[in-house]
Amino acid sequence: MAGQKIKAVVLDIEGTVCPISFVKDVLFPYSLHALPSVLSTQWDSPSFAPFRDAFPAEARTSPAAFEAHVHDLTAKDVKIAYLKGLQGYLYQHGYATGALKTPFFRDVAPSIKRWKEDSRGLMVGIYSSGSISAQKLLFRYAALDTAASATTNAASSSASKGALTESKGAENEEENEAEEKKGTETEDLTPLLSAYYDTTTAGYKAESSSYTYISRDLDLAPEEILFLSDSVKEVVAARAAGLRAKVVVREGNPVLSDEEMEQAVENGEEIVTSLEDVDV
Ligand SMILES: CSCCC(=O)C(=O)COP(=O)(O)O
Repeated sequence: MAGQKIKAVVLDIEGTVCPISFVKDVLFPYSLHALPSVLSTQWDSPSFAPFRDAFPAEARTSPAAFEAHVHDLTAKDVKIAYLKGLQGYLYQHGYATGALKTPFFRDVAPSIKRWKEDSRGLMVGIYSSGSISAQKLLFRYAALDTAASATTNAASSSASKGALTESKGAENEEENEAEEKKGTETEDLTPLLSAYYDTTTAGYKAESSSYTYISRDLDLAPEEILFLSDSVKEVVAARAAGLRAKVVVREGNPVLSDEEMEQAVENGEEIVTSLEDVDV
């Protein structure tokens, strides 16, 4: 795609930048686990009220009815704005306490950095069904690549051992502590991102009008935007609005049907398995 004047890359989240299993098996269960205590302590609090009041009246008759409705929507993976808003509210505590960290695919942070460092200074944005506040948390608390950290630590550790004639026990202890800390640290990727869209701002992801909205909001022509998603429906909708769009295939994603495969490669757009292979 080199020389095709891409000025912004817009990324989907689930199954594109992080595994579907992180969303379904970690984030969603976390929200359900956190909910009862929030309902019993914050049902009438001003901070929780906007999230509660966004739910339909019949789900707000009692905390128990509310909880049952949230369980039902979550089990069905309904991507409705009021559930997504609530989830974002519930995730805050999990990320702040270190219970949640986002396991981005290894190519994600280096690719976003490469696009940003490009001489054109590409804009990078997010478009997800998850609420904008949940998107910001997800990118604010990126799990550091522990394997890469371990390699770096091992290399610097053996280099320093070679330079020193004797290694002291206290120094080794410090090194071990630093190594352990690395495993729990997070990296804030939000400074790399300049736009966030969810269904409350752009609309539903399978509708082409949502991508027209994004292109107008970014003040770019549709063909100057590259959208990357694991969802063929979303890619088809983005292309219908005139955006460039590619299907991302990741380990753990459902296998594409023959029909989806055909739609995915329409107009010669290839399927990508790593953002590092995306030529802008
Ligand atoms: C940003 S929070 C986790 C993602 C989420 O809740 C979701 O529904 C994922 O939707 P996407 O459109 O990114 O596939």
